[in-house]
Amino acid sequence: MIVPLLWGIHMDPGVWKMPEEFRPGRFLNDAGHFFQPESFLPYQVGERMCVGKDLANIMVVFFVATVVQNFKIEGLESGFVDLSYAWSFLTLPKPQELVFVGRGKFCPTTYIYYRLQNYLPGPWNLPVIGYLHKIDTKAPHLSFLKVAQKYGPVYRLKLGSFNTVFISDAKLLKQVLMKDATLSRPPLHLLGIIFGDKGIIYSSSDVWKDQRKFVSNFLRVSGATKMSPNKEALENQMKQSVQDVIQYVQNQGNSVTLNPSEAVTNYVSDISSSLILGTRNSKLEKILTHNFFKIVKQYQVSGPVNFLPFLRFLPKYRKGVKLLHDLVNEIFTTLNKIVCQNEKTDNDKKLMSIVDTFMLDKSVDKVFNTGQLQLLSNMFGASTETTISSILWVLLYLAHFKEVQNKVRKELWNILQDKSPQIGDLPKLPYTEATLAEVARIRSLFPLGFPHYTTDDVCVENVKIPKNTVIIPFLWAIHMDPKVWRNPEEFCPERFLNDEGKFYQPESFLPFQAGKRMCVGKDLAKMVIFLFVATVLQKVKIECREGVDLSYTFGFTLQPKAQELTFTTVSI
Ligand code: HEM
Repeated sequence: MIVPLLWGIHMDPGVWKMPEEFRPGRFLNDAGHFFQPESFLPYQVGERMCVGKDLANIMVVFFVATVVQNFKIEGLESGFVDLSYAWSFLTLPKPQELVFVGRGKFCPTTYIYYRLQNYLPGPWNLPVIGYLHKIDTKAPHLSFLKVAQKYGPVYRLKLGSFNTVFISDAKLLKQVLMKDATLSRPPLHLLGIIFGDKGIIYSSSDVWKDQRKFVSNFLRVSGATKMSPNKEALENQMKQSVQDVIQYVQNQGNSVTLNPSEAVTNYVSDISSSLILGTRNSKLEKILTHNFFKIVKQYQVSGPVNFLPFLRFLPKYRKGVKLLHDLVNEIFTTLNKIVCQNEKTDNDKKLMSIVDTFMLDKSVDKVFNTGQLQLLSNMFGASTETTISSILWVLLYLAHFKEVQNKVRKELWNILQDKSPQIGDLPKLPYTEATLAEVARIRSLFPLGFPHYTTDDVCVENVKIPKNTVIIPFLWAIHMDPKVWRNPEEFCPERFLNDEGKFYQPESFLPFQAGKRMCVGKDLAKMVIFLFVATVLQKVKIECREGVDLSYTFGFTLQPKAQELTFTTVSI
């Protein structure tokens, strides 16, 4: 038997200088051209030499050249690559993970390559902190947008100890969020403190299913969804709350200049309070709203604790985290007081609240359990902060874009004349609806969406997201994608109108996210915002003497800057 001992030939120190060293230069001649020494025989020699050598060469060179052209290849965090081998019939490399770092601008072929391989592209992460050091805390969505421009619409990133996947492809996001394995919330420290794991927002599995079913049913019965059979009681409540605001403005004279924040807060918390807690205009309700605003403010400061929970032990963060705990406790105390008051006024109300529903359950003996308190707190918090900021954004954009404001008012006057707007009027007012949608697009209230968490591997359209990954629905990138929205930075309500001038909603418009955990209050939010904006615009002109500041503060949501607007009464 003749054994062609290729190892001996390729490692012969008489032929190869320092044969153990990796030196591509030994295959170059003096002119720098590739040259093949006689002792290089990977395909052996003679009549039975490998018949596929040319094909093998082409395949290897093509693959390696394409990958190296587009990526920097590195070992994992420690930078270690195992070059030892397993010996069988062939010398095989040990299976191991490598990091492929894309180069330069986003390259579609690179992205397709990754997708075909089921790998998710993403930048290099540091040990412990991951990518956190590269994030602008004042505008994190813009830092993440830069990563998306380089790595494409689905990329992975490490935030502290969390594996995270950012999705800015609307179609893919919808499919991912429809999967049962993405229904959970990630174990982020601050979210846990604020929402608790027994309330609708942050719970998972059966606790969430029960609460979601209860809330969806409650909202439908109380008239807060599109499909609700009877919206009268709720609509009357909303009209009364908005009339209070109009009355307040009119009492100041023909024209008043003020920061609208307080009036809008009163309007929204009045509705939320009636619907959720069964109270109106109470001192306790104001304490509640105030505490939620404090939570939002504190969340901005303590944000990194979410991803690096050990930071809560450092003096810089300890106080802030304690304050969050205190605020949540104070909210629970206030809720308990509201519940006790509720009993006394129970007979006077027409609108059934969540508290009323709980009270009907005779097993509730004035003291609500943790799940019920967290549900009330979740519902009140979710419905106030979001809707208040949305209305304020609409007022600011209308004050800045006066032609849009005039067009909305003209539509209201043409269609409704001086009849007060009703919730059911919205479909007759396409330009008004388009304007509200355009504000929600250009100022995504949740630029980084609300996170989900995988409880199993998820595979959608060749994208594989492993178990225990945080999913970030990157709504800002979706709403600002120039491939979907022409000149996305421009404020243009017309993009929500079709050729016939009817309101139309593009697939990439997801202010309430998507899938099975999509915002449960979306219909209510639309009603509350529409009724306020339509009622105010029908009667009042909005201006800003100093010039409107459309910049924002990034916190739990994207908030407008506090500023004064002038409201002047107008009539048809
Ligand atoms: C313009 C106003 C609003 C916006 C932009 C908004 C947006 C969102 C978003 C993006 C989510 C996350 C969905 C997900 O995790 O997939 C969400 C969840 C939620 N929203 Fe809203 N929301 C608004 C108003 C409201 C209102 C008025 C209510 C109350 C009736 C409400 C109650 C909730 C609740 C309870 C959840 C958690 C749902 C769950 O986890 O199953 N939201 N909202």
